Amino acid sequence: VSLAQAPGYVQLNQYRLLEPIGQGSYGIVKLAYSEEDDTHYAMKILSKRKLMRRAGLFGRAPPRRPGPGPPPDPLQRVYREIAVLKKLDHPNVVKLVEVLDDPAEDQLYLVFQLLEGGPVIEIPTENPLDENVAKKYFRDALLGVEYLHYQRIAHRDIKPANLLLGEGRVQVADLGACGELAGAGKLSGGVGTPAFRAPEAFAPADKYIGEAADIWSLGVTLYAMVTGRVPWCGDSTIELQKRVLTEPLSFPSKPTLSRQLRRLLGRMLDKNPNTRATMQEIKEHEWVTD
Ligand SMILES: COc1ccc(C(=O)/C=C\Nc2cc(OC)c(C(=O)O)cc2Cl)cc1
Repeated sequence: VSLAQAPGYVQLNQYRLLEPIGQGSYGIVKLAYSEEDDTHYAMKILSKRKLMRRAGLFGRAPPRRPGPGPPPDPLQRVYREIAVLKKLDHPNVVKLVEVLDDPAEDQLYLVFQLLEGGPVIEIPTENPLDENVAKKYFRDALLGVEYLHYQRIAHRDIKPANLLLGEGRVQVADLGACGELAGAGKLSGGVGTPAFRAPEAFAPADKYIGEAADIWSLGVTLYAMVTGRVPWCGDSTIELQKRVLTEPLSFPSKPTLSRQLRRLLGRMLDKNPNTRATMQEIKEHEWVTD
């Protein structure tokens, strides 16, 4: 006798939640199938309680720092991410389809268009991307980041895991750490992933220019795509910070990178944000254009 099995899956409105496809400090992303339109989506699942806990004890937000930048409370940051995502529309930025937010529930669901190829590369890897493939993906990511900067938004967590492949093009994902560049574009707070963080963005007290920090992260991301690893690493954030701030950029003997690519990486990974390559310079660079 086969007992009538209660469905082993979760159904949320028209979405049937399937296997996890992404995981991070933010929470989890599951594949979701919508019977309504016979289409798969990427469902990002967040816990409001977990986000509030990250806001400090008893959900008390840390004292608000003067000036722009995201509200300190991660839960408010998620609602801001949603508000920002809803107004964005660019072929190289992930598309938020809808938000399922039942005030009585702890879970918050962000429904995104599924980018079936997933992250452009998983690092570390022995099989990095060929320069020409990396160039196509880099151009897409560049257009997505340029669009964000045009909208006065700094992404602040650019890394390969947040460059997703769908319909043969790359889309920039995860605006969970983004900062509004209101005013002089000064941001603060040590957000993002340390190995991809700009030297000037380590010291939480100092203000830094969001756009220049994104260019640095994009440089580390390009380096990772073509070498399979990050340029500086460390067992602790402190050790990593020391290396990022003091160790010169170096390239592995294998794979051999073209001179033009090494020059571009040298310009993007300039430790001084004031002399670092700008978006315009990168768009006109010989490696990007030819
Ligand atoms: C192997 O096939 C795969 C196909 C798709 C995926 C995937 O989508 C993973 C993460 N997705 C996302 C993450 C986000 O933040 C962290 C955001 C955001 O908040 O903007 C949006 C999306 Cl879509 C993974 C593997």
